[in-house]
Amino acid sequence: KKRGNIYLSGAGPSAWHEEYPVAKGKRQSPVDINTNKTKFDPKLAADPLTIRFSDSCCQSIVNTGISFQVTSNGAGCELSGGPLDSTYQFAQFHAHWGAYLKTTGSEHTVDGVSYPAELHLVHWNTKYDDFKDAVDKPDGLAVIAVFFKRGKEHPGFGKIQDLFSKIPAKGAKVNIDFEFNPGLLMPPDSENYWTYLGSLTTPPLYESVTWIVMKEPLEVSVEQIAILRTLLWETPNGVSQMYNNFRPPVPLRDRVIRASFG
Ligand SMILES: NS(=O)(=O)c1ccc(C(=O)NCc2cccc(O)c2)cc1
Ligand SMILES: [Zn+2]
Repeated sequence: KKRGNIYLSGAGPSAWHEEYPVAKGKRQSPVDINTNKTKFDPKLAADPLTIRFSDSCCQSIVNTGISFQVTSNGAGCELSGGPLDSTYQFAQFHAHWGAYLKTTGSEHTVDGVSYPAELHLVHWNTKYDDFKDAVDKPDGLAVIAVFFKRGKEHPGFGKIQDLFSKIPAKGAKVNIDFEFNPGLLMPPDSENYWTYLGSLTTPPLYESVTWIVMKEPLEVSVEQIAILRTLLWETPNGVSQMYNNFRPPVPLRDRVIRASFG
Protein backbone atom coordinates (compact mmCIF):
# COMPACT_ATOMS: atom_id res chain seq x y z
CA LYS A 1 0.00 0.00 0.00
CA LYS A 2 1.31 3.45 -0.86
CA ARG A 3 1.98 4.95 2.58
CA GLY A 4 2.96 8.16 0.84
CA ASN A 5 -0.44 9.76 1.11
CA ILE A 6 -0.89 10.82 4.74
CA TYR A 7 -4.56 11.74 4.18
CA LEU A 8 -5.63 8.56 2.38
CA SER A 9 -3.47 5.78 3.84
CA GLY A 10 -4.99 3.96 6.82
CA ALA A 11 -7.56 5.99 8.70
CA GLY A 12 -5.93 9.29 7.66
CA PRO A 13 -5.60 12.20 10.13
CA SER A 14 -7.45 10.32 12.89
CA ALA A 15 -4.67 7.69 12.87
CA TRP A 16 -1.70 10.09 12.81
CA HIS A 17 -1.38 9.81 16.63
CA GLU A 18 -0.22 6.20 16.25
CA GLU A 19 3.05 7.32 14.68
CA TYR A 20 2.99 10.91 16.05
CA PRO A 21 1.62 10.89 19.63
CA VAL A 22 1.82 14.72 19.68
CA ALA A 23 -1.27 14.60 17.43
CA LYS A 24 -3.26 14.46 20.68
CA GLY A 25 -1.15 17.23 22.24
CA LYS A 26 -2.08 20.46 24.03
CA ARG A 27 -1.36 22.89 21.18
CA GLN A 28 -2.39 21.16 17.97
CA SER A 29 -3.78 22.76 14.79
CA PRO A 30 -6.08 23.50 13.06
CA VAL A 31 -8.90 24.54 15.39
CA ASP A 32 -12.40 25.94 15.08
CA ILE A 33 -12.45 29.67 15.77
CA ASN A 34 -15.53 30.21 17.93
CA THR A 35 -15.99 33.96 17.58
CA ASN A 36 -17.97 34.08 20.83
CA LYS A 37 -14.91 32.87 22.73
CA THR A 38 -12.14 34.87 21.06
CA LYS A 39 -10.67 37.70 23.16
CA PHE A 40 -9.83 41.13 21.76
CA ASP A 41 -6.26 42.00 22.79
CA PRO A 42 -5.54 45.77 22.46
CA LYS A 43 -1.79 44.96 22.54
CA LEU A 44 -2.18 43.37 19.11
CA ALA A 45 -3.66 46.58 17.76
CA ALA A 46 -1.07 48.70 19.61
CA ASP A 47 1.85 46.89 17.97
CA PRO A 48 0.51 46.20 14.46
CA LEU A 49 1.59 43.10 12.58
CA THR A 50 4.18 44.12 9.98
CA ILE A 51 4.04 41.93 6.88
CA ARG A 52 6.72 42.62 4.29
CA PHE A 53 6.93 40.77 0.99
CA SER A 54 9.09 41.50 -2.07
CA ASP A 55 8.77 40.94 -5.83
CA SER A 56 11.88 38.79 -5.97
CA CYS A 57 11.47 36.28 -3.17
CA CYS A 58 9.64 33.38 -4.86
CA GLN A 59 12.13 31.04 -6.50
CA SER A 60 10.41 27.78 -7.40
CA ILE A 61 7.25 25.71 -7.14
CA VAL A 62 7.24 22.01 -6.22
CA ASN A 63 4.64 19.26 -5.95
CA THR A 64 5.20 18.02 -2.38
CA GLY A 65 2.85 15.09 -2.84
CA ILE A 66 0.31 16.68 -0.50
CA SER A 67 0.11 20.23 -1.93
CA PHE A 68 1.91 22.66 -4.23
CA GLN A 69 4.64 24.66 -2.48
CA VAL A 70 6.14 27.97 -3.66
CA THR A 71 9.56 28.17 -2.04
CA SER A 72 11.35 31.40 -1.20
CA ASN A 73 14.81 32.50 -0.13
CA GLY A 74 12.98 34.98 2.07
CA ALA A 75 14.81 38.01 0.66
CA GLY A 76 12.93 41.10 1.80
CA CYS A 77 10.06 39.02 3.14
CA GLU A 78 9.72 39.39 6.90
CA LEU A 79 7.00 39.28 9.54
CA SER A 80 7.09 41.00 12.94
CA GLY A 81 4.92 42.77 15.49
CA GLY A 82 1.44 41.74 16.61
CA PRO A 83 1.80 38.52 18.62
CA LEU A 84 5.42 38.02 17.55
CA ASP A 85 8.38 38.84 19.80
CA SER A 86 10.97 38.61 17.02
CA THR A 87 11.39 38.78 13.25
CA TYR A 88 10.28 35.82 11.17
CA GLN A 89 11.47 35.20 7.62
CA PHE A 90 9.22 33.92 4.81
CA ALA A 91 10.04 30.37 3.67
CA GLN A 92 7.18 29.06 1.54
CA PHE A 93 3.47 29.10 0.80
CA HIS A 94 1.13 26.19 0.03
CA ALA A 95 -2.57 25.45 0.40
CA HIS A 96 -5.18 22.89 1.50
CA TRP A 97 -8.51 22.34 -0.24
CA GLY A 98 -11.60 20.14 -0.55
CA ALA A 99 -13.50 18.15 -3.15
CA TYR A 100 -15.76 19.11 -6.07
CA LEU A 101 -19.03 20.74 -4.98
CA LYS A 102 -18.11 20.37 -1.30
CA THR A 103 -17.89 23.28 1.16
CA THR A 104 -15.10 21.70 3.21
CA GLY A 105 -11.44 22.29 2.32
CA SER A 106 -10.03 24.78 4.79
CA GLU A 107 -8.21 23.57 7.91
CA HIS A 108 -9.33 26.25 10.33
CA THR A 109 -13.08 26.84 10.55
CA VAL A 110 -14.98 29.90 11.80
CA ASP A 111 -17.99 29.16 14.00
CA GLY A 112 -17.96 25.65 12.52
CA VAL A 113 -17.99 26.91 8.92
CA SER A 114 -15.32 25.76 6.44
CA TYR A 115 -14.03 27.66 3.42
CA PRO A 116 -13.29 25.81 0.17
CA ALA A 117 -9.52 26.30 0.60
CA GLU A 118 -6.88 27.80 2.91
CA LEU A 119 -3.50 29.28 2.01
CA HIS A 120 -0.54 29.07 4.42
CA LEU A 121 2.40 31.49 4.28
CA VAL A 122 5.13 29.89 6.41
CA HIS A 123 7.78 31.95 8.22
CA TRP A 124 10.62 30.91 10.58
CA ASN A 125 12.06 32.76 13.59
CA THR A 126 15.37 34.37 12.64
CA LYS A 127 16.68 33.86 16.20
CA TYR A 128 17.39 30.33 14.90
CA ASP A 129 19.96 29.48 12.25
CA ASP A 130 17.55 28.28 9.59
CA PHE A 131 14.12 26.75 8.98
CA LYS A 132 15.19 23.23 9.96
CA ASP A 133 16.52 24.52 13.27
CA ALA A 134 13.37 26.55 13.95
CA VAL A 135 10.75 24.03 12.83
CA ASP A 136 10.48 22.14 16.13
CA LYS A 137 10.93 25.05 18.61
CA PRO A 138 7.92 26.45 20.54
CA ASP A 139 8.45 29.90 18.98
CA GLY A 140 10.02 28.56 15.80
CA LEU A 141 7.40 29.30 13.14
CA ALA A 142 4.69 31.83 12.29
CA VAL A 143 2.13 30.90 9.64
CA ILE A 144 -0.32 33.36 8.08
CA ALA A 145 -3.53 31.57 7.08
CA VAL A 146 -5.74 33.14 4.39
CA PHE A 147 -9.14 31.62 3.61
CA PHE A 148 -10.17 31.34 -0.05
CA LYS A 149 -13.78 32.05 -0.94
CA ARG A 150 -15.48 31.71 -4.31
CA GLY A 151 -15.92 35.04 -6.07
CA LYS A 152 -14.07 37.10 -8.63
CA GLU A 153 -11.00 35.72 -10.32
CA HIS A 154 -7.59 36.44 -8.73
CA PRO A 155 -5.18 36.91 -11.66
CA GLY A 156 -2.14 36.90 -9.35
CA PHE A 157 -2.88 33.47 -7.94
CA GLY A 158 -3.69 32.43 -11.51
CA LYS A 159 -0.03 33.05 -12.45
CA ILE A 160 0.99 30.46 -9.86
CA GLN A 161 -1.73 28.05 -10.99
CA ASP A 162 -0.46 28.32 -14.59
CA LEU A 163 2.60 26.38 -13.35
CA PHE A 164 0.61 23.43 -11.96
CA SER A 165 0.76 21.58 -15.30
CA LYS A 166 4.56 21.62 -15.05
CA ILE A 167 4.61 19.79 -11.69
CA PRO A 168 2.44 16.74 -12.39
CA ALA A 169 3.95 14.40 -9.82
CA LYS A 170 5.41 14.33 -6.30
CA GLY A 171 8.89 15.85 -6.33
CA ALA A 172 8.40 17.70 -9.63
CA LYS A 173 9.79 21.25 -9.37
CA VAL A 174 10.15 24.24 -11.72
CA ASN A 175 11.77 27.64 -11.30
CA ILE A 176 9.61 30.73 -11.12
CA ASP A 177 11.22 33.08 -13.62
CA PHE A 178 8.75 35.93 -13.24
CA GLU A 179 8.29 38.37 -10.40
CA PHE A 180 5.61 37.25 -7.96
CA ASN A 181 4.94 39.18 -4.75
CA PRO A 182 3.22 36.92 -2.17
CA GLY A 183 1.68 40.13 -0.79
CA LEU A 184 -0.79 39.75 -3.68
CA LEU A 185 -2.29 36.86 -1.71
CA MET A 186 -3.11 38.94 1.33
CA PRO A 187 -6.79 39.92 1.68
CA PRO A 188 -7.61 43.62 1.19
CA ASP A 189 -7.90 44.00 4.96
CA SER A 190 -5.04 42.21 6.71
CA GLU A 191 -5.36 44.17 9.97
CA ASN A 192 -8.08 41.94 11.36
CA TYR A 193 -6.78 38.52 12.38
CA TRP A 194 -7.02 35.87 15.07
CA THR A 195 -3.89 34.43 16.67
CA TYR A 196 -3.15 31.41 18.87
CA LEU A 197 -0.32 29.00 19.63
CA GLY A 198 -0.57 25.79 17.60
CA SER A 199 1.26 23.28 15.45
CA LEU A 200 2.12 22.07 11.99
CA THR A 201 -1.11 20.60 10.55
CA THR A 202 0.75 17.71 8.91
CA PRO A 203 3.13 15.18 10.45
CA PRO A 204 5.41 15.58 12.35
CA LEU A 205 2.80 18.02 13.82
CA TYR A 206 5.49 19.94 15.76
CA GLU A 207 3.95 22.39 18.30
CA SER A 208 6.02 25.25 16.93
CA VAL A 209 3.56 27.56 15.15
CA THR A 210 2.19 30.97 16.11
CA TRP A 211 -0.91 31.01 13.90
CA ILE A 212 -2.11 34.28 12.39
CA VAL A 213 -5.49 33.62 10.72
CA MET A 214 -6.78 36.48 8.57
CA LYS A 215 -10.44 37.28 9.25
CA GLU A 216 -11.15 38.44 5.69
CA PRO A 217 -11.01 35.75 3.00
CA LEU A 218 -9.38 36.22 -0.38
CA GLU A 219 -11.68 35.92 -3.39
CA VAL A 220 -10.71 33.52 -6.16
CA SER A 221 -12.94 32.21 -8.94
CA VAL A 222 -14.82 28.92 -8.76
CA GLU A 223 -12.62 27.78 -11.68
CA GLN A 224 -9.50 28.57 -9.68
CA ILE A 225 -10.75 26.43 -6.81
CA ALA A 226 -11.28 23.62 -9.35
CA ILE A 227 -7.77 24.10 -10.80
CA LEU A 228 -6.31 23.25 -7.37
CA ARG A 229 -7.66 19.75 -7.96
CA THR A 230 -5.73 19.38 -11.24
CA LEU A 231 -2.59 18.77 -9.19
CA LEU A 232 -1.92 15.03 -8.87
CA TRP A 233 -0.90 12.82 -5.94
CA GLU A 234 -0.36 9.14 -5.18
CA THR A 235 -3.22 7.26 -3.57
CA PRO A 236 -3.55 3.62 -2.53
CA ASN A 237 -5.36 3.18 -5.86
CA GLY A 238 -2.77 4.91 -8.05
CA VAL A 239 -2.15 8.49 -9.15
CA SER A 240 -5.22 10.73 -9.02
CA GLN A 241 -6.39 14.31 -8.53
CA MET A 242 -5.23 16.00 -5.34
CA TYR A 243 -8.04 17.13 -3.02
CA ASN A 244 -9.14 16.86 0.65
CA ASN A 245 -5.53 17.50 1.71
CA PHE A 246 -6.70 19.13 4.95
CA ARG A 247 -6.63 18.12 8.62
CA PRO A 248 -10.01 18.73 10.30
CA PRO A 249 -10.06 20.93 13.44
CA VAL A 250 -8.79 19.41 16.71
CA PRO A 251 -9.72 20.36 20.32
CA LEU A 252 -8.69 23.86 21.44
CA ARG A 253 -7.84 22.49 24.91
CA ASP A 254 -6.60 25.15 27.34
CA ARG A 255 -6.10 27.93 24.78
CA VAL A 256 -7.75 31.28 24.08
CA ILE A 257 -7.75 32.63 20.54
CA ARG A 258 -6.95 36.35 20.58
CA ALA A 259 -8.40 38.85 18.10
CA SER A 260 -6.63 41.96 16.82
CA PHE A 261 -10.03 43.64 16.47
CA GLY A 262 -12.95 44.46 18.72
N1 LIG B 1 0.27 23.17 7.07
S1 LIG B 1 1.36 23.97 7.93
O1 LIG B 1 1.45 25.35 7.48
O2 LIG B 1 1.06 23.79 9.34
C1 LIG B 1 2.94 23.27 7.64
C2 LIG B 1 4.02 24.11 7.37
C3 LIG B 1 5.28 23.55 7.12
C4 LIG B 1 5.45 22.17 7.16
C5 LIG B 1 6.80 21.59 6.86
O3 LIG B 1 7.75 22.32 6.66
N2 LIG B 1 6.94 20.26 6.80
C6 LIG B 1 8.22 19.68 6.36
C7 LIG B 1 9.21 19.56 7.48
C8 LIG B 1 8.84 19.05 8.71
C9 LIG B 1 9.82 18.91 9.71
C10 LIG B 1 11.14 19.28 9.48
C11 LIG B 1 11.48 19.83 8.24
O4 LIG B 1 12.75 20.21 8.02
C12 LIG B 1 10.51 19.96 7.23
C13 LIG B 1 4.36 21.34 7.44
C14 LIG B 1 3.10 21.90 7.69
ZN1 LIG C 1 -0.56 24.17 5.57
